Amino acid sequence: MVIAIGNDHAGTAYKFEIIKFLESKGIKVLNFGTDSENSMDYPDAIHPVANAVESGEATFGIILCGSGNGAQMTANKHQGIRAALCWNNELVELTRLHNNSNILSIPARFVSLQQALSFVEIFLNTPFEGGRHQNRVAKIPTKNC
Ligand SMILES: O=C(CO)[C@H](O)[C@H](O)[C@H](O)COP(=O)(O)O
Repeated sequence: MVIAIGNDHAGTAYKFEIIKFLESKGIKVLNFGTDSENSMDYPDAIHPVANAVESGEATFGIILCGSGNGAQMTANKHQGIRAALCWNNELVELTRLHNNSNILSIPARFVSLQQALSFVEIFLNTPFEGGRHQNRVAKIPTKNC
């Protein structure tokens, strides 16, 4: 498994902890985010994550900004991306089970580090349920409108 990670300045501290957590499990991480807490524009860090997931270079993506919204909006501009903004464990589990999300967006200024790590663990360990949800996910891309 390869994880692409991206963040703006609001997500830098959590990003480092998430990388440590993933690497401790032998997971390869591609870091596209800023390593600084100096202000930067989140799209510059998030588009590369979406590209890596779309191309198959990464299995999943994890993105962080203050609210998680800007990061999620950016990632979801990519046709092959289903990015989910989650703020509790149940939402993380549901978005894998029902939406087959391939990017998790974490609102770094609104959740604790422990919550963020828990979200990552659940996201990576929950399979897509398929069935009725497969039909719905297949209708998401705009070419199907
Ligand atoms: O863009 C965002 C909102 O979706 C992110 O939360 C940013 O991290 C936030 O806007 C950054 O705010 P700042 O005041 O520039 O630190």
